[in-house]
Amino acid sequence: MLISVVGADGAGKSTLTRLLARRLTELGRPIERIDRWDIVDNPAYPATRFMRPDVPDTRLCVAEMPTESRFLFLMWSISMAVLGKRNPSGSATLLDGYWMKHAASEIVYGLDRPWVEAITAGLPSSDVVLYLRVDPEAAWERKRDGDVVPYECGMDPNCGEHTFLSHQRKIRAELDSWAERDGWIVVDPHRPVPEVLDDLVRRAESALDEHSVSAG
Ligand SMILES: Cc1cn([C@H]2C[C@H](O)[C@@H](COP(=O)(O)OP(=O)(O)O)O2)c(=O)[nH]c1=O
Repeated sequence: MLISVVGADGAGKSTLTRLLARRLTELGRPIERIDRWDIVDNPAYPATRFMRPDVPDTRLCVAEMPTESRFLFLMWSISMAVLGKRNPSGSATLLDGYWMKHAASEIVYGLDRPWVEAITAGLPSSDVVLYLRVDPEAAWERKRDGDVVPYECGMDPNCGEHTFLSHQRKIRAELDSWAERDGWIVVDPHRPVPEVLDDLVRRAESALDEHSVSAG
């Protein structure tokens, strides 16, 4: 059972998936949160033992890759995090950073949409996708004090507001079209964190219930 959380940069994916995994576990519904960097220096992923810290530098290297290679690396690393774990716990998986955000980014960076969509279509399907549909302006306010990187701003080395907003608007338009096509659950992330969290918990619990009914 795979629950994926998606949203443009600054939507709150990392913050909220951490809180959501903790809350679901407290409610007796253990779920394993995964993000793509879990594959680094982690014995649970023997096939990625060639990857070494440091992760921040790896992120910079990834941003420098040619677009096609970067896209493939991101699809590989995220799918590896989901699929490649030795002795998986058997509990549901909560994916922080569904690959479709990167698919959207790389289309904005110029990749051919049918090629991108063909590759993502071959990755595991999510049972439910929770889409934190953030306004670019709100994301900028959250991130402006030092949390913005050129990759999020159309590669503007100065990480300016204008380039962030225009790049993020394009990413959101891509995500919106997939949300509509694939029935993602749209969650408003502009509310106070406890309120957004309650909403996510409710959505995740009902997905878990539905899954256990259909599996049982
Ligand atoms: C969830 C949330 C995060 N933040 C902050 C925490 C981080 O500094 C920043 C981005 O959050 P983060 O969870 O890292 O977002 P994502 O993983 O989607 O890129 O925003 C808020 O200011 N308000 C919020 O409601």
